Amino acid sequence: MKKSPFKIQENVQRLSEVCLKNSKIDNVHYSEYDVKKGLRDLDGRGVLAGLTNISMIQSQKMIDGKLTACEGVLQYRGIDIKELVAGFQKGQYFGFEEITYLLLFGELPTKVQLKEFRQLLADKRTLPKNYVRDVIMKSPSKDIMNQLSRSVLTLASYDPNVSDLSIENVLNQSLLLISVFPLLAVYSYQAYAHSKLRKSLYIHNPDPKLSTAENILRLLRPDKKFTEIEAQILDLALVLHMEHGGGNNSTFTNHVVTSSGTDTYATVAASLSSLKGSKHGGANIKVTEMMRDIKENVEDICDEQQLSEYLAKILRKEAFDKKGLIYGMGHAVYSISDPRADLFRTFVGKLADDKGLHDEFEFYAKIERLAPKVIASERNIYKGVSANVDFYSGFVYHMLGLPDELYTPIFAIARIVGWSAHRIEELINMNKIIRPAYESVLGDRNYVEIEER
Ligand SMILES: CC(=O)SCCNC(=O)CCNC(=O)[C@H](O)C(C)(C)COP(=O)(O)OP(=O)(O)OC[C@H]1O[C@@H](n2cnc3c(N)ncnc32)[C@H](O)[C@@H]1OP(=O)(O)O
Ligand SMILES: O=C([O-])CC(=O)C(=O)O
Repeated sequence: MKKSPFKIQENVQRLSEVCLKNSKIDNVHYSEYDVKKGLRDLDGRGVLAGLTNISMIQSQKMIDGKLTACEGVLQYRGIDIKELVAGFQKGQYFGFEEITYLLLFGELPTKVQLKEFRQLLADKRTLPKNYVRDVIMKSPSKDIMNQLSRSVLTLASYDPNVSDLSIENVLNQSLLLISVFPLLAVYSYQAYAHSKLRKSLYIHNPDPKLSTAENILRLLRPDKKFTEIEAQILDLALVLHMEHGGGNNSTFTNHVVTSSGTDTYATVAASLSSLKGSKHGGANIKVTEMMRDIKENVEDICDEQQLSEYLAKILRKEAFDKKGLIYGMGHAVYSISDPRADLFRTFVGKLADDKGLHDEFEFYAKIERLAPKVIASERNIYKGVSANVDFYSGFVYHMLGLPDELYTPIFAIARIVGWSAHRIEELINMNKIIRPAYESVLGDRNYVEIEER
């Protein structure tokens, strides 16, 4: 029988030990050369790598001449995210399209501009002929993030201007990708559910009159039906995930890759690959899995002592995925609070009550309260830990009946807007390849001829 190339052979196992031995760098060198691990200062602040007009994240304030931790603030194009959300909720319309306009063009649209822009996105929400049959239906997989990358890279081969880096062309490509991401993600899920879960296959067309959030639900549901409140909550989730500065891992990837002069499709595929990581956008599905695991393994989930002990086991790599992380907790910038988690929490509570899932909400709230204390007792925390945007997002998607496989792709459907705005900002302003330094700490070695090794 033919051997699977994915099986780890014994010699690969042995060679991996050689990798481990020869690739290890003594920790002392990092302080000796003042290397900013993770491009972070010793106090955890990111190394300044660029300037942006797109968003602002604040987690510290100057009080009496001293930088002091404060409640997290997030502004899109200078406007507080809380005000933006209150604005479209008061106006009773969907926010994703309006905020896409704001993030890409730097100003809020008038009613006429918004109407035209919605139409532009609807016109672009279409895939090349036979694309679903020839690309999406081929080798379906549970990993919809990889399927998204593949679909984006294949779209490049249909674009006659793939490598044109003019702002007009890059904007056009970005708008196309923003429009079709819901189709690529949901159709990829449908293909997977049909071929691997033996479900019926539904490939509904989007409705040009509907918003992005409404279309996602329409494409997903066999009967294309959804309620107003379901679409509003999904829309809010999209808005909260759209943008988070130039330094988050997937957007920084976007800057790095853009700076090499590559095309929009390759850049977006790179950002998708970053986002799926479980310390970044992939955390939302990990939170759901972790919560299930806690319920299965803690005898009495109302007992806070038992919960804290289990959380400590997770941190000690003795439980759950043995990675030592409590997902949905902590952030590279925020300390006291992530404003997106705060916004989410208020709506999640109401939705949970409506869906009869109040106990589940209480369970989340309890973990949210206990985890920071357990993390602080097991790790060196200098700036505080709180729930991040992804702590509640999986629970929300679960209440909306979205399949687990689409949790991180929903993040991508939103974040492609931020990536696009940053790619355009990089192209307009930088024109310099990103190329930091790595100091070699090995020293010289003599070449030894093969007979003498
Ligand atoms: C959309 C987003 O990307 S939001 C983030 C989503 N990711 C998660 O929810 C995964 C869980 N959280 C984490 O892994 C981290 O909090 C990160 C990756 C988000 C940020 O990590 P850092 O920037 O290193 O955070 P910070 O500097 O505050 O961490 C201090 C220490 O606490 C640890 N820590 C922070 N959060 C957690 C956590 N949730 N679980 C376990 N340990 C944690 C860090 O690993 C670090 O330990 P070390 O000193 O041994 O290196
Ligand atoms: O800013 C970060 O490092 C991660 C984050 O919250 C995001 O990308 O939304």
